[in-house]
Parts: sequence; structure tokens; C-alpha cells
Amino acid sequence: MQNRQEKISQVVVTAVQMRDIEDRIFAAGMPVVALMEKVAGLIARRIQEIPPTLLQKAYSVPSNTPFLRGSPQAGGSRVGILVGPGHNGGDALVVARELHFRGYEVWIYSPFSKLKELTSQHLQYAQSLGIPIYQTIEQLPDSDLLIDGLFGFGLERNLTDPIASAINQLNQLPVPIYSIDLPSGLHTDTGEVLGTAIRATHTFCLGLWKLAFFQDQALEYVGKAELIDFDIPLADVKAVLKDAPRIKRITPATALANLPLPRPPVTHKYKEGHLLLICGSRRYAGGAILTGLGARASGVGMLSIAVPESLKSLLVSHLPEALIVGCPETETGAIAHLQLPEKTDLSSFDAIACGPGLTRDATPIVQEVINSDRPLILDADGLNILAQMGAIATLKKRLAVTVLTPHTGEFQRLFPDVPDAKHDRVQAVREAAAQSEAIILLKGARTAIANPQGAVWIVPESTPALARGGSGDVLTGLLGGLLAQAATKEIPIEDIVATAAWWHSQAGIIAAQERTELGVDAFTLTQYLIKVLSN
Ligand SMILES: NC(=O)C1=CN([C@@H]2O[C@H](COP(=O)(O)OP(=O)(O)OC[C@H]3O[C@@H](n4cnc5c(N)ncnc54)[C@H](O)[C@@H]3O)[C@@H](O)[C@H]2O)[C@@H](O)CC1
Ligand SMILES: Nc1ncnc2c1ncn2[C@@H]1O[C@H](COP(=O)(O)OP(=O)(O)O)[C@@H](O)[C@H]1O
Ligand SMILES: [K+]
Repeated sequence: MQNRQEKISQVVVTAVQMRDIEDRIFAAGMPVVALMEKVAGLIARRIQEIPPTLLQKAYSVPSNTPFLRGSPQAGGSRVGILVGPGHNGGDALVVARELHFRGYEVWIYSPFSKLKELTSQHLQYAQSLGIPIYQTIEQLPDSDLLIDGLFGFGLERNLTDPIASAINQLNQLPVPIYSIDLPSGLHTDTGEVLGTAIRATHTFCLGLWKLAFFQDQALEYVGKAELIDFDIPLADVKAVLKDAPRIKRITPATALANLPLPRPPVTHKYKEGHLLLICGSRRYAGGAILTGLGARASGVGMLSIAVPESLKSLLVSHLPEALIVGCPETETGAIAHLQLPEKTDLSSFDAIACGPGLTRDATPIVQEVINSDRPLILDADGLNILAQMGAIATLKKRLAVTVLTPHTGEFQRLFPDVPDAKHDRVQAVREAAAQSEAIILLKGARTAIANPQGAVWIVPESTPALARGGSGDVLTGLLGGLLAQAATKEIPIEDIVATAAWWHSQAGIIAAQERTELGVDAFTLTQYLIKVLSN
């Protein structure tokens, strides 16, 4: 059985769900004031673990620097506490009080005249302790660190002046900012900037992961994110989420559980999946190689790769283990139609992945695989051709599962009527999956995957090192290989898709750690895939 921490770490909630969960806890008897003490106490302890050296230099530290633990020696540091009108401000004031007693030089910025009662009481007590309190931004003294308790998930509308311009000025200060719950100014669900927002170096997300943390548009505001677990009972989480479609963070445990490991001791290559890749053109030869290398890393039992005839010897030289199927070419060097070896047809394959490097001249072959009854992944030009056919109507006719792997541009071409994928990627991918009855993987800094039933999986961490031509081709091959291997097992396809996306991102992260964010070209990425499992 999974332990509580693992289960909590998978959960992602909206603001409304978080409010409902908290309400249940309060209704059950937990006093609000006690919970605030508990939560803020945990935050204060985390702040004390930041070594002074990191504080002074933190604004120049790369965003992937881990928190350093076990050095509670930061007494004497100057900490500015930014206090808003609600309970986010209340949390911040408890942190202010705790740090004051631990020997930090604390000041408070409290620009609002009307505060919630509990927040007001904490402010009054802080004042009685002699902690300086300022109402205007011009009065603020220097600090080594700012703690942002202006707004949490209670932010309701766009920020306006004077608080908006104060936030803009605070963002200019050369000190790290630690946000409580989420950076003030971000929409809790969409991650949209409501007027303006704090650019945090770190954010302590309280209790359960909020959706904003996984929306691309929020990432540059969130900085390094950490969950502060304050013992929300799982029963309350379940009670609130029971009927809602799930949004799940993919964790290492869930991803690894879906891998075809260990292999049964008695097996053979066709039992471990036969994947057909259809990719490449005279113009885009490399994409076919990268897709093949991604598939190789999946461990798939048999790999066939259909390419234009003129690419055959190139592919053989890079992937000697694969069966390379040379196909007749169009004048432009695209695959004209599929020409499989004798006694083979599409039913010979456990899965098909089609698209990287095809060019739009390969329409007949895309049509052919769409008409087949095989599990199918469409990527790149496969998606562009599908968009021309009319994605939703075409996909609804399919008899087997389809997985689409668009980036935002491809997504918009496929689903022009789904609301802007840049505004709320999670909602957009969910809607597209429901409309098309396909599984959709929307690529991005935080890749999101949805099934037609409305469930969503999110890759919680990745690296901009992957923003390079060809890394998507690697993912298509990897996913194809896993899908083919899963054909004989009873693992839901969407779980396989989530596993592939997680694996791909982890390989990028490990490669970037060793080689910097500039050292992860797509070929290199293929060489790091297996390290994710063997580390
Ligand atoms: N109750 C507790 O003890 C707990 C508190 N937590 C903290 O409480 C926060 C939620 O508290 P609240 O519900 O009080 O909400 P917030 O503190 O996020 O802010 C809401 C307050 O801001 C005002 N407001 C909203 N939008 C505004 C705008 N655009 N301009 C000016 N004012 C605006 C509202 O009128 C309200 O007073 C969480 O984010 C978290 O930090 C919880 O995480 C843990 C439990
Ligand atoms: N900023 C980023 N952070 C993390 N991953 C990224 C980022 N930008 C791109 N990626 C990942 O890199 C891959 C790019 O794929 P794609 O856009 O199809 O490009 P290509 O087809 O040229 O390889 C996707 O898996 C995507 O999620
Ligand atoms: K905040």
C-alpha cells in the first residue's frame, strides 16, 4: 500500500477544492487559529534551515539549487515580511513572530487598512513585540530575504495600485523572495498573472499542490516549489475529490510501477511488443533516427521503422537491430505509401507511432494508419495532416486507441475551437481529449496528459534543456516502445503515456545536471534515458 506522503504528493487541487477540504477540517473541530500556528510554524522552521550564505547570494543562485538542510544558523539575518489582508497574511505574521524570537531582524510591510480578524490580532501582537511595521513601500528598510504573505488562494480579482506597483518594486529588489502558498498575484488554478505578481525564488505550497504550480505561465513566478505537508487527513481529500475528474502529479513511484519490469524469465521478442515507427523524409532524415533511438531505449522487443527508400541505409547504420522498411517515395522525398514486407500487414504490430519528419506530403500513409485498428500515436506532421482532415471527426471514427502528442502550436491547429491552450493548458487538454475521444499529451515546460474521461496527469518537473529540436521525436519513439510492450499487459494506456513523459523529462534533468542546460541535444538525451532507471 502507498504511504500517506506518496498519496498526498500525487494530489493536485483547485482553489475551490482546497477551500472545501479546509472547511471540512475546520467543521470537524480543528480551530483555524491552531492550524495557522501549525502551518506557519512549519514555514518558519524551513526558513531557519536556509544557510546565511544562501540568503545573501540567493538571488544569483541557479533556480535548481536544492534547499540546504540542517544549518539553523541564520540568526541575525534581516527578513522583511509582506502581509496581506487575509489568512495568507496571518501565516506570514506568525512566521514574523517566530523569526523575531529566533534572533532574526524582522520588519513587516502591512499596506492594507482592513484585515481579517485573526490577521489583525497577529499584527497587533507583532507590534506589541516591537517589530517595526511599515505601511508604504518607500519606508521599507533593506533585508536579506522577503517573505511574501500578501495573497494566497483567496485572491479574487486583478491587483491594482497601490499594491500592484508595490509588488513591481519589490520584484526589483536584489533579494530572494519566499512566497507562502503561492506567489501573490497568481491565479490559483490557471497560474495567470492577475495584474501583476510576486516573482518568487521559492514557494512553499501549503498542504496540497495547487494547479497553478503546473501551468507553464506560472513557472517563472513560482521559482523552486516545495510542498509543506501539514497533515491534511486523506479522508477529507477523498471526500472532496470523489466525483471530480482527477488531476494527478506523476511521481517516480507511479511512473516506475508502469514500466515493463521485471521481464518474465521466459519470453521472446514478439511477446515484448512489436512497434512500427513511420517517420522521416529526404528533407528530415534525422527525426527518424532520433525516434528510433527513443524507441530503442524503451526496451521494445521488436522495432520496425518505415522510412522513404532513400533513407534505408542511413537508418540501418544507426539502428542495426531494427527492421528498416524502405517505402516508395513521392517526388519531394516523402513516403508515398506503406510497403510492408511480405506476409506482414498492420495487424502484425502492437502499436504504431507515426509522424516525425514525414512532411505534409505523406497524407496517404497517415490516412492508412488512422484507418487501422492498431493503437496509434500521432506526432509532428502526423498531427498536421490530421488537422487538415479535421481532427475530431476523424478520431471519433477510430476503432483503437489514439494518442496525440502536440506542442502548443500543433494543439491549436488540431483543436481551433478549444479555448486558448496558453491560458489554461490543463483545461484545454482535458477538453480536447473529451471532444476527440483520444488521449492527448500537450507538450510544454510542464507536459499535461488527458484522457477522454477528464482525468489529467502532469509531469511535475522538467528542464528547459529539452527546448531543442528533436527532443519531441525522442519522446514519440520512447512512448511507442512502451505502448507496444504494454499491449499484452493490463496497464491503462494513459498511465503508459504519463510514464513515458515523466521518463523523458527525468532524462533531460539528469543530462542537464551533468552537462548544463546547453548540453542536452536530442541524441544526447537518448543516451540518458536508461540512466533514469539505472541510477
Ligand atoms: N486558515 C488557516 O489557518 C490556514 C490558512 N492558510 C492560508 O490562508 C490562505 C487563504 O486565506 P484567505 O482565504 O484569507 O485568502 P488570502 O489571504 O489569499 O487573501 C484573501 C484576502 O484578500 C482580499 N483580496 C482578494 N483579492 C484581492 C485583490 N485583488 N486586491 C485586494 N484584496 C484582495 C480578500 O478580500 C481577502 O481579505 C492560504 O493561501 C494560506 O496561506 C492555509 O493554507 C492553511 C490553513
Ligand atoms: N521549457 C521547457 N521545459 C521543459 N521541457 C520542455 C521545454 N520546452 C520543450 N520541452 C520539451 O521538449 C520536447 C519538445 O518537443 P517538440 O516541441 O515536439 O519539438 P521537436 O519536435 O522539435 O523535438 C517536449 O517533450 C517538451 O515537453
Ligand atoms: K503569497
